[in-house]
Formats: sequence, structure tokens, C-alpha cells
Amino acid sequence: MRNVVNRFGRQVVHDGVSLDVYPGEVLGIVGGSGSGKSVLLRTMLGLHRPNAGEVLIEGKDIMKMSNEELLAVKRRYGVTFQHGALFSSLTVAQNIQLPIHEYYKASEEALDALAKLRLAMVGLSADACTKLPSQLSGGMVKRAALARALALDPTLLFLDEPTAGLDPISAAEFDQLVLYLQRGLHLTVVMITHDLDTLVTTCDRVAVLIDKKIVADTLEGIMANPHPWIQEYFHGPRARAVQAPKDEK
Ligand SMILES: Nc1ncnc2c1ncn2[C@@H]1O[C@H](COP(=O)(O)OP(=O)(O)OP(=O)(O)O)[C@@H](O)[C@H]1O
Repeated sequence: MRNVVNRFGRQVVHDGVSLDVYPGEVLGIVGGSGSGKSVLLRTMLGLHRPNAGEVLIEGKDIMKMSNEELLAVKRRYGVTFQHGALFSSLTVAQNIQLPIHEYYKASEEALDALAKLRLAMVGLSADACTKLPSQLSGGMVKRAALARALALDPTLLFLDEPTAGLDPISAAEFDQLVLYLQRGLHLTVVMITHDLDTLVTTCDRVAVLIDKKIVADTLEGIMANPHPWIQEYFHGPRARAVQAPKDEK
């Protein structure tokens, strides 16, 4: 992203945001509530048109792409949204198969096999195929949403608060799953997270949305940044609790 500006009426959310995402990395995006993380993600995905600036993928501005070009780019994205992870009236298998229908015609057998394969990749059994989202635990919903995000074999995975609402053990397992998939499938991952454990465990770099701009660095680099919000976030009591066991290892 280059010099992206997003405004809603008189409210300026992003005032010249620039951010690089490098192939194969896991980038965590943090920021206070209402700082504009979700709007940033929507802008990156081409779902929100910024007031100014560019969103480039492999050097090409997605705002200037034809519909066909944009569709081809979106075909390479996998996304899990914070809310509305799955369609409640569809089974898990139908949810996973949904992105396929947008791009391809496939036989019932192929769709069935694909749903089962994706479920296996996220550690869910084939039994989950026929279940409705309401019949799954919170952790299973997150995994099923991840399976859907992986449906089209993406190279880029966007996760909006992937571990929100999970207990610490399930969250840690989910972090390990993301890392396992990222390494195995050579994915580039961009995730919004409030979870310090997730940041420490999974992210190569951290982008902090602060004062309507982005500061991006390695976790160590960010932690050394003197900005008061960053200091409070990464060195406050909660942060110390997360980092203590790691430091002692
Ligand atoms: N469609 C919209 N119309 C008007 N204002 C909007 C719209 N979308 C977002 N905003 C405003 O932009 C600001 C940033 O919202 P955003 O949802 O990106 O924050 P966030 O950092 O993701 O917050 P949280 O961590 O609480 O989810 C908020 O003040 C929000 O009210």
C-alpha cells in the first residue's frame, strides 16, 4: 500500500498509510480499537476503495485493474473474517465449496473430496461435512472458516482476529495450525490480531496502526519503538505475562 488515505465524512481513518507485505512472511497488524485495522484489510482486499493512494499487488494497482484481472487476483486470496465466519444455513461442506462455485464447474464427487481434504488440512474429520455451523464449537468454526479460506489454494491468506474468542489452549493450537499451513503451503499471511501470544508465536513482522499511519518492523524492532502506545501495548502487564515464559526459555 502506498500513501493510502481513507476518510468517512470528516473522520480521517488512514492518513497516508504505506505498508509492504513480503512473499512468504507472516505479518501481524495491531492497533487500538477503532484505529482502522478492518478498513485497512478491506482496502487491501479491494473491497474498499481508498480516497487516495495505491494498493499494489506485484506492482499493479488493484484499483486500476479490469474486473477480470481483479477476479484473478481475488482468486489467489483466502480470507477469514472476524464476524460471520460461515454461512449459518449451509453445511460445513457447502461453506467450503462456495468459493469453488464462483470460479469453476466441478462434479459432486470432486466437490465432496475437496471439502474433506480441506477439513483434514485444518484438523477436522470428514464428519464435520454435514454439520451446520451452529453444531460446531467455536474452535471448530474457526477451523472450518480456515478450510473455506483454503478452498481455492490461495497464496495469500488474510485472517481477521483468528484467535478471538478462543480459550488459550485452543488459540495456541490454532496458532500452530496457521504456522504449519503457512510453512507447508508456502503462504503469505496477513493477520489482524489483538492476541500477544499469536504475535509472538507466529509473526515475522508487526505493523502497528497508530496516529492514522503504519509503523512496521520485526517484533523486536517494534518493541524498541518509544511511541507511548507501543510501549504500553508491548511492555504493559499483559505483555510481560506473555513474554516472560518465552524470555526464560
Ligand atoms: N463504512 C463505514 N462508514 C463509516 N465509518 C466507518 C465505516 N467503516 C469503518 N468506519 C469507521 O472507521 C474507524 C475504523 O474502523 P475499523 O473497523 O477499521 O476499526 P478496527 O481497528 O478494526 O477496530 P476494532 O479493533 O474495534 O475491530 C471507526 O471509527 C469506524 O467507525
